[in-house]
Amino acid sequence: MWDELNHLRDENKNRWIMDLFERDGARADGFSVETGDMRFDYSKTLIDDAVRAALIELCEKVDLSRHRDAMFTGAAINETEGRAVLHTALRNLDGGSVLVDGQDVMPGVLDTLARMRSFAEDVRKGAFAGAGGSITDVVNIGIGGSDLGPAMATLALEPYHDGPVCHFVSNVDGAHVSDVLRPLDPTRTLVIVASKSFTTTETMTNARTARAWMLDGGGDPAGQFAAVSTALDKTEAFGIPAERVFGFGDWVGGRYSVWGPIGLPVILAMGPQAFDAFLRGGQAMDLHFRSAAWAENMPVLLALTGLWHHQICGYPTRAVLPYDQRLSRLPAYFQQLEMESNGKSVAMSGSSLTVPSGPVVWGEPGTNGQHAFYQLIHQGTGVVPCEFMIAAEGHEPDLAHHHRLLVANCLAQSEALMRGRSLDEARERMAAKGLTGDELDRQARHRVFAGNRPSTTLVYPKLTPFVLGQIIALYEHRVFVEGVILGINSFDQWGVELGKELATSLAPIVDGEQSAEGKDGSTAALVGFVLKHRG
Ligand SMILES: O=P(O)(O)OC[C@H]1O[C@H](O)[C@H](O)[C@@H](O)[C@@H]1O
Repeated sequence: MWDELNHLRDENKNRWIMDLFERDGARADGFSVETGDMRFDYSKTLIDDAVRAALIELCEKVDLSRHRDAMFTGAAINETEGRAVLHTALRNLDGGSVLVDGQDVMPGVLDTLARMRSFAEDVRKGAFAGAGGSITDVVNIGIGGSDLGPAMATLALEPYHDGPVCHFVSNVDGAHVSDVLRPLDPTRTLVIVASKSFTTTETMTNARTARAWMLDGGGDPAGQFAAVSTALDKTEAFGIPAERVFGFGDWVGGRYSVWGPIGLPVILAMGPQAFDAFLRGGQAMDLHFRSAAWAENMPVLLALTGLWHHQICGYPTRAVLPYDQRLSRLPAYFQQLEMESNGKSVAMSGSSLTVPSGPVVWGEPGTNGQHAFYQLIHQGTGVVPCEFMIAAEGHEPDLAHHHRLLVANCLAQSEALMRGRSLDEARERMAAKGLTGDELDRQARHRVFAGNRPSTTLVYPKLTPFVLGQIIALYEHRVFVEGVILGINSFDQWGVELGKELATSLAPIVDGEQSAEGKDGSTAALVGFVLKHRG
């Protein structure tokens, strides 16, 4: 299946991206795609017509449309857990019924959304209050998919906040819960315990700590706690009244769950209207993904570009570089989305993968990264495909000059990566500074940029709730397409289990209640050091 692409890679080994632009004056448009109000440009890569055709052929070979339709229509495509994958139903605001095992899930989805809206309105206008008055702060306690989505989205949409301030506690490190709770008023804080399973150790430990804090401080945990979970028996056992429990189906994966009640902090912070716009952005991307031909399909082209760079060209990582300070948690969100979904060695069939699994995803917002790790991106020996993102305008009209600089920097980086600087150009510069002979040569060599380094750019008008919805759904579908082509189940996460089990068995040893006998020498010695040195 990969032979043709490997052949094209080898054949084009000495090609220059810049030459592709010289040969084809329409390349920028020919290798960009627009949907709604976003443009995805993948022209600054070595993908040409032949490579694109071979990549699209992959979609046909794996029968991508059948897989896509199976997901949207509620088939149990998460085969290792025997579940449907229907986060898209959470944003299916006017798309009709969606059946799981013959049952339409949409009435339940819309009912929960209506309850979220009305709870959010009550909190926002003070009709729902704590022991000491209206709610000023919300603390979301959750981890992984029950944290990253709402934490990323509330930060991203800060200009739309007109509700209580949202805080996030995820780490079991007591420093986290302690630092977040300390400045808050326990009588005017709403705590959301967000856990799909309602068994996650970190979340339950933090939830109990927050409950004790609230009780100590004169708050009312029975009245000021809400829960988001699929395990309604467990939320009840924790003492959270049913009217403040927001459930969702097991057909929503944790890392795909921000669209439903896990998004409660988002709707509390910015209100139902803005949250609706976020959902509609996701839905717009769904419609595009379901209807556009592969060659014009944004998630598909993003996925194929990723496969080309990682599985074919062998670049081990992928940098996500939003030139948008409010998207500073987006790389972390994409790390879970992509690495937990496609970081697998075994195909759905149980056989070993014959190509690499998904890449390492990492990143930071620009321009900050430029002053830190871009050195390696430009001059390191390895190639890091970069995914730039930038808005046409910011949210600060009186600081428009900042935004113009931001745009210039973003575009400059992708241009620099592609263009590079030759030894001759570097030598000219050094000669202009008066250097000669060996010293000119030596100094020039340090100033060479290899160039021909690939990047893509996603550009959107402004980071609105609708646009954020589009971006998140774009990446979700990209991960899905990559997973289908790799033959992976993108919706399970067995790789997190072993560590959890061992942590459970180590807890009594670290408590000093059990001996470390039977543990390997390193682990036993590390426990010994901890026991000896703690107060
Ligand atoms: O929402 P929860 O059930 O508490 O799970 C929280 C997280 O922990 C798990 O270990 C998984 O790796 C994540 O996919 C999940 O989002």
